[in-house]
Amino acid sequence: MKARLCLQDGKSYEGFTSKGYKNAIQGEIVFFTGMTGYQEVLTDPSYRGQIVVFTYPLIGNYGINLEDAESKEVQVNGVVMFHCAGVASHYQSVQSLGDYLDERGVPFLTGVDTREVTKEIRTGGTRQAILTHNDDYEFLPPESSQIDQVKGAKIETHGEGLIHIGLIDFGWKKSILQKLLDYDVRVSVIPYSEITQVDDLKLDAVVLSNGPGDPKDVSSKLPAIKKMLDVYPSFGICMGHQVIALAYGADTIKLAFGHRGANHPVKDVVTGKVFLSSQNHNYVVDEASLIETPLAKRFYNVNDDSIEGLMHETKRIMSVQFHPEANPGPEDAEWLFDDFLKLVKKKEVKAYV
Ligand SMILES: NC(=O)CC[C@H](N)C(=O)O
Repeated sequence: MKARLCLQDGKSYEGFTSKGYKNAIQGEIVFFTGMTGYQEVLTDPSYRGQIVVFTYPLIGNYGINLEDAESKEVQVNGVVMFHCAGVASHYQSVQSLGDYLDERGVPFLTGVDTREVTKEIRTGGTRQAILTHNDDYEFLPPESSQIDQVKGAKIETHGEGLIHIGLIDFGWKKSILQKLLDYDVRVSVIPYSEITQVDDLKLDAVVLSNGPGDPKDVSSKLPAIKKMLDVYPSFGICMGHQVIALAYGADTIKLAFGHRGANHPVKDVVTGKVFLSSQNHNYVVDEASLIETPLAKRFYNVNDDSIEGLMHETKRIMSVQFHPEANPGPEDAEWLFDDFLKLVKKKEVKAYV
C-alpha cells in the first residue's frame, strides 16, 4: 500500500508501507548515516519516540541476530528506508529486518528518497513527522519525558568483582553494561528515580547512562545527582554527560538536526588527537555556559565545534557526548573505559590536566 511521510511543515514523501502498519504514527524525524548498525539503532532506548530515516540506501541485508539488540524492545516509533532487503544473508541472522519489525508492529516505509528527506532535515531541522496512508491525520503535541518510558523499575546487579559501579539508568544501552563487565567489576543498574539509594549500595564509582529526549526532563533530580557526583568518581555518556553539565550549572541546547552516525570526528584537546566516534544525540552542552562552572572542555566535534566531552577541574569526573561503547560504530574511543577504571582505582584527582 502507498503511504507518505509527512513533516510538520507540510512537506511529504511517498513510499510503501509495511505489513506492520495499521494506523498513522507520529514521532520526531531524525536521520542516521551509518551503513550498518540498524539493529543497534532500532533497539537503542535513546531513540524512543523517534522516526529514523536511514540515509544508506540498502538496509537489512545481514538480517537480525541474537547478539546486537541494545535493549529488549524496538524503541523507535517508525522507520524510513529506500530499500529494505527481503532476503537476509549472514551466518548469525535469525530473521529478516522486515519480518522483525512487522512482528513487533513497528511500521516502516520503503521506496522513499531518503537523501531528499535528509537534506530537508538538514536545512529545516529536526521536527515532528507522521507516517500515514491517508490525509486524515493531525499532529499532536510531541511527547516528553521518554526517559520514564525506558528506565528500569528497580535496582539490578550484574557481575562479580571487588569494584562496584553504579550505572545510573536514564535508558541504558546493553553495550555500556557489557563494556563495564569486561573489567571484572560488579555493576548495579540504578533507575535515576532511585538516586537517593546510591549511598546504601557502597559504590566505588558511577556511570551515568545514555537516554532519550531532553536532559532537562530530569531537572528535579539534579540536586541529588550533584550530591552524588561530588562524592563518586563519575563517567557520563551522552545523556549522562549532559546531566553532569546541568548538575554543575551549565546549560544544554538543541542542535538543528543532531548527530547520528558512526563516523563523527572528535578532537581531544589534551592529546591533540582526532578519532572517529559513534553518535546519537540532539542536545549538546552550551560551551558559553561552562564559564561559571568547574567543568572544562575535553573533546569537541571537528565538524561543528560543539562540545563532545568534559572534565571536572578538581574531581574525578569525566564525560563524553559520543558513545565509547560504540554499537553501532567504531571502537576508537573504547580506551575511555580504561581511563575511567584507572581513575577509579588510582584515586587520582586531576587525571587530565
Ligand atoms: N544517546 C543519548 O544519550 C542521547 C541524549 C539526548 N537524548 C540527546 O538527544 O541529546
